[in-house]
Amino acid sequence: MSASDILQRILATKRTEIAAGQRERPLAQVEREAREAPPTRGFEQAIRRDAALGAAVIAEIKRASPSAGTIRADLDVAAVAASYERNGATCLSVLTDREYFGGSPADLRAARDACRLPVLRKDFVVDPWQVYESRAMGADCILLIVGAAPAHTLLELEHLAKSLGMDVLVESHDGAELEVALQLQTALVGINNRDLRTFTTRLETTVELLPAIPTGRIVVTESGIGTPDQVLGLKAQGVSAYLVGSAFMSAPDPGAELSKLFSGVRKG
Ligand SMILES: O=P(O)(O)OC[C@@H](O)[C@@H](O)c1c[nH]c2ccccc12
Repeated sequence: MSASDILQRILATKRTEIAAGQRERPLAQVEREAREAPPTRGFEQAIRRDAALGAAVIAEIKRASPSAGTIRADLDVAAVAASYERNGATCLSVLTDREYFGGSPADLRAARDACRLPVLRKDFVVDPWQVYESRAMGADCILLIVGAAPAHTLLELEHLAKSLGMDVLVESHDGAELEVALQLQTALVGINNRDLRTFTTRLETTVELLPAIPTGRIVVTESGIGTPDQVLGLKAQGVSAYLVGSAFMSAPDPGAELSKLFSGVRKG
């Protein structure tokens, strides 16, 4: 699949999925389900705590991706979630997009049921219906991608997520997107090192944008992190929160890989 139009293709698919979802479960229904869901687990708070201790790690559960293809075919979501927790993950990120990432809401539920960690719903959230749906499936935090929706929509979705007790991770990839991201209230500011237009991954993306991020916000570096040296390098630049997927999921033992990658920047 060509990278240039991947985000637009995903968003077009999402629109169709949302329309179908709304026919199946009208807004009033997901709204009720969201309000009946078990309480949230404090995603941002957990990140804040572990970042202060050296490094907060958001460990991702992902079967496949448009850039990598199949990453792990034989995935036992519950086992990996529990193993991430035992090996010191701060939070989980679970891909729920089926078409492009092979995930599902069932994956998020299985992961969350298998541990006590707060869980990020990793998907392309562009509509209020999906925010209720996220909480209904148990999400503690949602991802909002600046490139996926206009600023006013992001602000509306953030407000709704917060009103349901969820936290928000806002994702940007360059200076212009970061400016929009900083219009949101959330402290969790993700920098995606992967350019969704070209699939090129440069860890320097995070380092270059760091000076533009005010203190008080927590920078989450996302994508392409795969070696202890890379973690040490980012840490030396002042980064204390990391979102890692492929490096864990493609390892024989994802939890053990987490320990290996982060032992140099964490106590205990
Ligand atoms: O597998 P990696 O390179 O460690 O990357 C994880 C995560 O950053 C990546 O999955 C991601 C970042 N932003 C996204 C938006 C949608 C889907 C996926 C993503």
